Amino acid sequence: MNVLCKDLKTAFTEVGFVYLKNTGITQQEVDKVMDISKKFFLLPDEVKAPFKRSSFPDNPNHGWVSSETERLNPLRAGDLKEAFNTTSLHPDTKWPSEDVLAGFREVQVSFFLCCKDLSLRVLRVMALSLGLDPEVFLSKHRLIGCEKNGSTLRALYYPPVQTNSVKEGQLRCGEHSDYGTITLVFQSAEGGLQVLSRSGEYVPAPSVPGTVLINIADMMQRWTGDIFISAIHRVLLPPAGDMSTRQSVAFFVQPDDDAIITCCDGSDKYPPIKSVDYLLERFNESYGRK
Ligand SMILES: O=C(O)CCC(=O)C(=O)O
Ligand SMILES: [Fe+2]
Repeated sequence: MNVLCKDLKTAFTEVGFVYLKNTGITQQEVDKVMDISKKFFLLPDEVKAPFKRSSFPDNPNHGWVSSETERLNPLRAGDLKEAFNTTSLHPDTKWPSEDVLAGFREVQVSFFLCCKDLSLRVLRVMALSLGLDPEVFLSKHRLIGCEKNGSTLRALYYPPVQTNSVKEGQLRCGEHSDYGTITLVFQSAEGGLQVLSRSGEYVPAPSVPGTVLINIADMMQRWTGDIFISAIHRVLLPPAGDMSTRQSVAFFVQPDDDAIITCCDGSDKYPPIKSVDYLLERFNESYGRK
């Protein structure tokens, strides 16, 4: 087994997170998507409102999520963050006009495609690292960027925190594990992400320029019969009085909607499940059941 396979397997079986370098995604590309995303978030709410998540009937996850709308830990108050989800690349999907924010659509879509390309390469190495057919994961991720696959590029903005208006227990991003197969994460220089280790302590996962942080998500843990682990992570509030902002960009990789996920080790540890059914259940938890 080559060094990449071996190191990836160690990271994903023991920690659940890994920093990858020389991925082909440059820091300039990351900076570009961060810059244009920040310009979007700084627009007035009434300009962002027409692009709200759940106002796109064909794609319920696409669009803008306002602050405190989502609770990644359902036991806490809403997360102090805003997000923009690019889930639909369909030509008819409505975006902010070029007059309002030139290049927004183009930069989000092009970064989505860079992340897709890297994700597919990583899914191949993951299968090889387990001694499996290199296509075992890839064959269920044929439609990333199409309507029948929910993979999402998500730009996140964490506004300055006014300590006196914070609700009890409120965080920038509550404790959670991701839902899909893998997630690619890019953070602005402030860092702030923390990962729960197997020994039960939160460990900082700082921003390392030029790298991509990749983590295992819950469906992949299930798919591998718990060989790869999906670690809980969070983003705390800044210290009182620190008015700095924070940004990140995450690419959430999901299998094709109709893919049936069966334990790849033949263990039957979990029953087969249809990808889209599993994901809808998880989304309902973080947005509150209707
Ligand atoms: O902002 C970050 O660094 C991570 C956000 C995150 O974990 C998520 O949106 O799932
Ligand atoms: Fe996450």
